[in-house]
Order: sequence, then C-alpha cells, then structure tokens
Amino acid sequence: MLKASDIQQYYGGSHILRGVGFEALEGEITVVLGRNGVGKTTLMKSLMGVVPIKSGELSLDGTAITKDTPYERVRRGIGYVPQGREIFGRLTVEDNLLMGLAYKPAGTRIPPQLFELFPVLKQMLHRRGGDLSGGQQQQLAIARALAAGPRLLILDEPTEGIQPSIIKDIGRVLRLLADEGLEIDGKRQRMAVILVEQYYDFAEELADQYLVMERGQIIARGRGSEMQEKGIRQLIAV
Ligand SMILES: Nc1ncnc2c1ncn2[C@@H]1O[C@H](COP(=O)(O)OP(=O)(O)OP(=O)(O)O)[C@@H](O)[C@H]1O
Repeated sequence: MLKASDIQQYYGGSHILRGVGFEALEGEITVVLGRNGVGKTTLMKSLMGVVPIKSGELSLDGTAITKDTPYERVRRGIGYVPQGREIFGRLTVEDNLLMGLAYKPAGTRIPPQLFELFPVLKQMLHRRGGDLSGGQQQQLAIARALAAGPRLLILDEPTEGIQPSIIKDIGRVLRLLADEGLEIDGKRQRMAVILVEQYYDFAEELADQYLVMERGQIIARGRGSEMQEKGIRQLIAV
C-alpha cells in the first residue's frame, strides 16, 4: 500500500529523519513507537506532504506521491488524524465531518457507518466541535479523516489525554478498519493503518507490524506478535 524509502528530512540545519524506510500493508496496523522528539510526528507530516521531504521516495500502490501536495495525497486515498486532533471548534460536528468531504462532489453523503462506529457523533451532530470532550473530539477527528473513504489512515497519538473507555472504542474501530474497512456506497476495502503511539499496551494490542524510532532512524522492527519477546516495552521506556 504505502512504501517509504530512504526518507531524509531537515528542519533548517537539523537532520531529523535519517534514511527511514518501511512498508505499510493493506489489512495491517503498523505501529510507530519511540520516545519524545525522535521524529515520529515529522515522519507522519512527511508522509502527508505537510512538510516536503528533502530526499527519498514515497509511493502509494506503486504510484509515486513524493511530489504530491497534501491535498493530492488526500485525493489519492490517505486520511490523516494529526496530533492534537485539530478539529474546528467553532463548527458543528456535522460541518467538521463535511470538511472531510470537501474535495468530493457536492451532495456526497457522510458514510452512515461512521455513526455506528462513533454513535456519540450522531447524538452531538449539531453541537459545536469545541463543546465536545477531548475523547469525543478525537473520535470526530478520526471520523473526519474517514469521511472520504481513505485506503490508508494515518493517526498521530490518538490516545493522548483520552479516557480509557474511549481508548478502547478507538482501538476496536482501528482493528475493524484494518480487518474489514469502512462501507461506502455498498463497497468495502480493508485499510492500511499507520499509528504513532506512546501508550505501549495499546500499541502492542493493535500492532500487526511495529517500527521503533530513535534519533530519526528505525532501530527495530518486526511483527506485532513478537513485541513482548523482543523486549520492545523496555526499549522505548524512558
Ligand atoms: N517545526 C520545527 N522546527 C524545528 N524543529 C522541529 C520542528 N518540529 C519538530 N522539531 C524537532 O524535530 C525533532 C523531532 O520532532 P517530532 O515532533 O517529529 O518528534 P516526535 O517523535 O513526534 O515527538 P513527540 O512524541 O514529542 O511528538 C525534535 O527534536 C523537535 O524538537
């Protein structure tokens, strides 16, 4: 699905990503772990094109997207849930969701399954985004990214500051998206999910594949089922 090869990224003179390469597959959750400041968010912004990469290659289903703008990447089927959610606090829940459909033809409907996955959004449809709790806002940010029916969903620390019951709900939704996909106009396609996560237990539970970053590089990788025996919890412990 998404392939990144030898990604190099700088902020001014600081070399932030140093030759990052990996592949995220359809039907799988790829978890990106690492301590604060190792470059996880920068990598996600680079995948989205929010910060253009200095060198390296990115492709989606074999098509190069390295030079695409963020908008073009969304059109190609990448959904992005940024760190800190970034919902529109003064817009209603419904308008936030419609923002996720901005590039679709006028009249495109919000996929009804989103309200099954996140029932609270239906109850709060006409409330302002800013009136929602942090956990509800996170669900809104995920639903907004899903509204256009992406094939790849990127989430940057969705559990940050969220209560445990909502974390569980989000975990269930991510598993379902990878295993079955979201139904849009009667069709489904399993998704690739890339999840940046500091909450180790949540990461281990969901990971099909894991990547551990340190100082802008991937220093460990493997199958999610092997995280325990490989001592990944200890590797990322502060
Ligand atoms: N806009 C920026 N300009 C300059 N340096 C930056 C910028 N954003 C991040 N950095 C630096 O780049 C490095 C990587 O930051 P990044 O946010 O990607 O790490 P992270 O692993 O996502 O950390 P966290 O878990 O705290 O979000 C850090 O040293 C950070 O201080």
